[in-house]
Amino acid sequence: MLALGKLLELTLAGREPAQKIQLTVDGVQMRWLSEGALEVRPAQARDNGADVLLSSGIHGNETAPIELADRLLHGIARGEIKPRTRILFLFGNPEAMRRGERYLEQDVNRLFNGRHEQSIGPEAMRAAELEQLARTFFSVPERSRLHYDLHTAIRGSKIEQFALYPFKEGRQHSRAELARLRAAGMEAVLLQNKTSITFTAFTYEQLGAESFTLELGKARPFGQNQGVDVSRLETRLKQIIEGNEPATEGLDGLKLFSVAREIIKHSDAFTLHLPADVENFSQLEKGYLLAEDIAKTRWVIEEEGARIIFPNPKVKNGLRAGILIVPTTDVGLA
Ligand SMILES: O=C(O)CCC(=O)N[C@@H](CCC(=O)O)C(=O)O
Ligand SMILES: [Zn+2]
Repeated sequence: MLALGKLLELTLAGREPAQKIQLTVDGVQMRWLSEGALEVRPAQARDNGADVLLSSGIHGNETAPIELADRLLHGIARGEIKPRTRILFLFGNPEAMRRGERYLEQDVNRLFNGRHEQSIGPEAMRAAELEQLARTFFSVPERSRLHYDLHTAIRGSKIEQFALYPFKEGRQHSRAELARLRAAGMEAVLLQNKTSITFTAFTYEQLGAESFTLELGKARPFGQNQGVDVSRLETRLKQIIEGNEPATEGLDGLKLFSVAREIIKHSDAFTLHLPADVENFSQLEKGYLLAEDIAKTRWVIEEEGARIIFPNPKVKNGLRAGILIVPTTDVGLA
């Protein structure tokens, strides 16, 4: 296998490859751009005009997505996967990956869309670099742009695999992309209704990509991801990359949710009234006191059919400590 196919090994060892560009037997160019960043470019005659950004390791302890990206890269480097798309592989937070931690000082996924400029430290610098790498990759006109940012969650979930679809004023969510996600094994999609500071929010809002955060199961250390079944996603990704994706029709039971409220932690007095092992998508009854914070702030459930995802009272003050979601319909999709 070509040495650049071992991007994960290089990244975990903190090594820079001696040779930055390599060609597979089929003339696919692999180019190392920076730590944890590698571009794959098919021979011009085979290029189908699609650009695909696959990021993982934005949170260093979410290893199933990193292993998935590693398998795809190995397949390309061995000539077993024959890409027709340009692909940018990004490992988001290499130092956190080496330490097996979500982040070092700051959550990288809260530093996009300008936030890194108001901050210092390794993660702010990395977010700026990731934005630049994505901006350059998605700068070629008249090509389709797709970004999947692959994650696993801190806790178990009543709905195992789901996607979060960013929001931009005046832009409609795409039914075709949702059908593609359904075919890739996603059971639910959360349609966001305001702008955000995540990586996919950046590529969606500023670079015109179709962008999704994909949650694939529960976060576990490297080598312990047998319980995370990414087979349908992996098959679909290979098909997207090889340009032989079967036509997808309909949403086929895909559950759609919208954001009712983001629970923001304002102070150290923030208390979340949920058991530590509560699962994502747990239902909350109307009238339930979900959280309390400084100045007698109370978060009481008012919505019919409300569910909670990503509850986390340990986030830094000012950040999202959970999302209250409600079921929605496909009305409004493009
Ligand atoms: O399990 C959790 O609480 C967090 C899992 C995770 O990392 N999710 C992403 C979602 C990003 C988005 O909102 O698009 C995150 O919190 O960064
Ligand atoms: Zn994550």
